[in-house]
Amino acid sequence: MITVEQAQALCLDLVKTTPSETVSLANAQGRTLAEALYAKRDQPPFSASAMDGYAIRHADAVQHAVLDVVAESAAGHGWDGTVTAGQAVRIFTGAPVPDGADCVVIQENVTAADAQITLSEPIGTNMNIRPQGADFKREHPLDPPRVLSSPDLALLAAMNNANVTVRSKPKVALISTGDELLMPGGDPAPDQIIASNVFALNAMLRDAGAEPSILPIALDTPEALDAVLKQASDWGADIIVTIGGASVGDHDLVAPALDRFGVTRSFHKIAMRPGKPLMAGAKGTTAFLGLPGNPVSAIVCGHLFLLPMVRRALGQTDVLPRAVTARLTAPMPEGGPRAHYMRAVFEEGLEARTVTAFDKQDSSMLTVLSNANCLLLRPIDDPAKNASDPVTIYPIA
Ligand SMILES: Nc1nc2c(c(=O)[nH]1)N[C@H]1C(S)=C(S)[C@@H](COP(=O)(O)OP(=O)(O)OC[C@H]3O[C@@H](n4cnc5c(N)ncnc54)[C@H](O)[C@@H]3O)O[C@H]1N2
Ligand code: MOO
Repeated sequence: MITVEQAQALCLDLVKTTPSETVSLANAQGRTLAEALYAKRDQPPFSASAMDGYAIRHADAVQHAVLDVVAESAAGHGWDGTVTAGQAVRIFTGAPVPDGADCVVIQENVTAADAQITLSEPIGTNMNIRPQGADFKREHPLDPPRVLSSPDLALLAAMNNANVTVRSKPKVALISTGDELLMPGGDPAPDQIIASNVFALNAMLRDAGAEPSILPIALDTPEALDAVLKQASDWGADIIVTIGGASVGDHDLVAPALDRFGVTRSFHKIAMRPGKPLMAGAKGTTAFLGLPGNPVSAIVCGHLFLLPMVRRALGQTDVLPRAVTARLTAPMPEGGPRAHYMRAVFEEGLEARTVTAFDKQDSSMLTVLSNANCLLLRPIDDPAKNASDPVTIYPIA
């Protein structure tokens, strides 16, 4: 069986970068930049006052000096004269600092009367001026493949860009398979199971910037599987994900269905728990990922393989789950022949980040996964560990 790392590399190879599209800034949050954008002007575009007060010449900034107030500069209403010796201009935060002035005294530090001010307090060293271009200069770039954060959107707006060119959202079809399944809210027979996995995967995909679609459940017949695979393909899916039917049982029909559909298999089965029966392949530009049916297996494989595929489709470079180190709170026995991604809770302590694995690690148990905030990796044949030994964890939201 291949390793998780080998399988991740093979999965990424199956994915094509999506085309770009232009969206307005108001709709660009979390999208991945496809083309660089540049500042169309300096910010601030002029030397601006950082405070409400009086713009003066620094040479006049002497305590007890008396200066004539000759004009006013407000935000959006600058004054185009020049401040000369002995003069002051009433100025407000964000307003252009007039020529000749190189210092703003804050109004709390002056006494104003009869169009004159007296500098009543000692003059500090702060000029209270934001120089032109102090934040960014014209042509300042924002480069792809950046995932646009909310501050990025404000920055792009300040750079005077109304639209951005981003990667179109990869379309991901989610297909649950199995005669036992029905959708939540239905009226299950005693031997039925509610299809749950797609709801986690759907949410994870949306957060990652994909456009998921939950397709109808496919019954355990070749015809039903063929029909829903065709439906996914007709929808234009970039990635088709099946859930369940991946193992070796008589009703595990996904691998033959993918073969019939013309999918070239990249791998089937990996040295991992949970997730051993994972499979992947491609047909033309469409990638296929066959997830195991056990809910925890499907969701863990979603984090380790499906989300990286989505990020790759979006043109991102840093696509694998973020690994960090934590210290065990309790000893652990030696690991086994498959890499084990244990459900665990990490805490950020003052001294160190610590992690505690749950006792129950059954891949059917959603309550455990729901209480976990990370996966704790035990690599293949990992030696036994003591409390406080460092381990690799993958935070999951
Ligand atoms: N003889 C062997 N049996 C099994 C092996 C093996 O190597 N040899 N592997 C085991 C492992 S590991 C896993 S994981 C499971 C997964 O197999 P499948 O992908 O074929 O999954 P199913 O049999 O279809 O379902 C397993 C389990 O999960 C439930 N399920 C399926 N889909 C959903 C869904 N969308 N939402 C919620 N629950 C779902 C299903 O009802 C089953 O209970 O195989 C082991 N067996
Ligand atoms: O590998 Mo399976 O995913 O443990 O239950």
